[in-house]
Amino acid sequence: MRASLIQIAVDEGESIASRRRRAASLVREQAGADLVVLPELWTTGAFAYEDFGREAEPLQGPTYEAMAKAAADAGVWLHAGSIPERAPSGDGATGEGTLYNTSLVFSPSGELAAAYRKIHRFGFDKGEAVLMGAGRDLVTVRHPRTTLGLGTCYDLRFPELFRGLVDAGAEVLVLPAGWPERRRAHWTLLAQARAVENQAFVLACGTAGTHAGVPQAGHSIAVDPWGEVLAEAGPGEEVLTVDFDPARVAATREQFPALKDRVLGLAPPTR
Ligand SMILES: NC(=O)CCC(=O)C(=O)O
Repeated sequence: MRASLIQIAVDEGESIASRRRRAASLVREQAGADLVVLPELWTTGAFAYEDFGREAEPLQGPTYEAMAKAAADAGVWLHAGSIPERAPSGDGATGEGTLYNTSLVFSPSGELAAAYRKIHRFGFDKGEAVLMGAGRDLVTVRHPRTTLGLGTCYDLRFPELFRGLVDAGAEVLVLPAGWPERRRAHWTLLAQARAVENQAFVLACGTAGTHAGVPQAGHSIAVDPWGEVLAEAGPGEEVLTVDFDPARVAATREQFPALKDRVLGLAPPTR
């Protein structure tokens, strides 16, 4: 299985329309890949909080349209990263105009295969954490070669989410991100940890460039179920291509069956 991680640069000097055209063109260049992945919030930038409201799109907005067409043109499964989604009222959102950080996955015919609303919002008491609503649902995607489990950026710090995805059958954990350079060491460490503890592949696609004054880490990474780094990008814009065999997940879990030794429902300490 071949995956292409498009580590696009998100810089303030480029308009969203231009970046959307470039992203579509980069997706088209990946014809032949089994899976193409874009990063988190690559239209606005994950830290451009003041742009979220202005640039938010309905689910089937301009980014959806451009990515559905690019997936169909290239004939690839496309994880199109995430968009700032403006949710319609009455769909479970807390109020009119609630935003979500929503990932979109398209099949090679350009149909929407899955949408995932980021569960853990970043920023503590500001930024995404106050501007966007929290997703509630774990999402897996049945790909012809494997099962994908979806997370987004800050989700990487919450192992229980990925364990839930593994329990639902995920073998390849796909994580678009807008991770900052300042915490790059955490990015690499956590990507490897999620792979080792879940005996799963991790494909983590970040952004390059600088937006809202936050230099991005780049260094998109593909990790195998043993925790070995299969491929890692540099800091700038690049397409990271990696070949791997999803059957290694079952083989690793059989040869070193640690997941079978889980003990659930532990009693809390009594004092
Ligand atoms: N966009 C994000 O979720 C940023 C996460 C981050 O910077 C961190 O976890 O550190």
